[in-house]
Amino acid sequence: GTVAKKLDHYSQFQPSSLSIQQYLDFGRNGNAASSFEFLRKELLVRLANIMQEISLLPPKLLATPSSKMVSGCFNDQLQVILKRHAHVVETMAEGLIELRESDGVDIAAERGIQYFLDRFYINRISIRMLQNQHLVVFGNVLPESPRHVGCIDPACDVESVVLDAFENAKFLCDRYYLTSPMMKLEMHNMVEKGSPINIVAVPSHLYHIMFELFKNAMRATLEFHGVDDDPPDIKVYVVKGSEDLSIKISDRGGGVSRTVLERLFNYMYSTAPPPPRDGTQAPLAGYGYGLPLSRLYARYFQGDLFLVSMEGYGTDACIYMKAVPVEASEVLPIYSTSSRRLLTQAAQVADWSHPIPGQGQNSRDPRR
Ligand SMILES: N#Cc1c[nH]c2ncccc12
Repeated sequence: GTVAKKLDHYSQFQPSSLSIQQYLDFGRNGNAASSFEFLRKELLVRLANIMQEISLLPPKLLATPSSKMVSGCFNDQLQVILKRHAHVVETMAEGLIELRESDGVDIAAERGIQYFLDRFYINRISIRMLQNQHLVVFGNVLPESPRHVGCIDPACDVESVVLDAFENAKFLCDRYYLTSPMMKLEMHNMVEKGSPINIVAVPSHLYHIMFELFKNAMRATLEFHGVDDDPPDIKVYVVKGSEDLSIKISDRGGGVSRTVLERLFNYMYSTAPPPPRDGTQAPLAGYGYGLPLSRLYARYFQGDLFLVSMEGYGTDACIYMKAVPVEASEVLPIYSTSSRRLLTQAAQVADWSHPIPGQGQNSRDPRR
């Protein structure tokens, strides 16, 4: 139908990646008409690029009721461009739970789903960024502060965002555990020595990341250390370099093994049923997508998020962001032959040895 034709047409264009500096300049000097002119085409291009990939998902996932709802939403979204879909993340999570409970997925399908969802959600972050910028700069949505240009703070004070996220995570932690670890914060501005650390950033994105990491660090610390005597501090280092703004959150929460760590970022493993709203659910418990989505917020403007864990001791969570705004350009999925190939590839033949099930890692099997 017409939607299929629109999809084919708009998915032939590559999404235009804007730097945070371009968002800033346009927010200061642009006008509503040219913004909407750009928006109406770019939203369709970004939607069409990711929608084409939906059809390449494993048929079992596409057959789940929730996934049908999401692709149905997208058809509406193509026709009513600025219509919001506030529940796409949860609805997609439902689809994965339905799939996991129905037939389960093989490794190739799971890799394809992980690849697709990282692209799907960063695409959604970018569409909401475009929509919010237009609505705040040219519409009637108020900015968080008079200094902000849309949802961008040209001089985001990193320490205040870190403190804000810590205080809110501490509030939840105190309410559930009746105690919480202290934070030891060090700020190192290696570019403007001795000055506060400011960068051009979207404060709500940085806050989302820090809040998630603090909740996990506090929960690990109290679950491992107990709540009776003082829990070990959470140490936070913020360093502004000439290229990167780096933040490290170090806890003594007992850490996790590499296999567990990998699952924390896996949508299939980390999709938990929505928590009961009866207050019994530990408020710090990850509701599933906290870490994978936080990593996408970090990656969206060319940053990243890593967890380095030492099982039995503790975990370092490291966030990197671009300190130079012209280098902080959007990372956007492009529908292409390579994305199609990766989504449709069958299980690969092993090109590395793997342990024989039920055998010790080092025992040599005489039959081989
Ligand atoms: N994010 C995060 C974490 C920060 N500390 C952690 N300890 C165990 C598992 C996850 C984490």
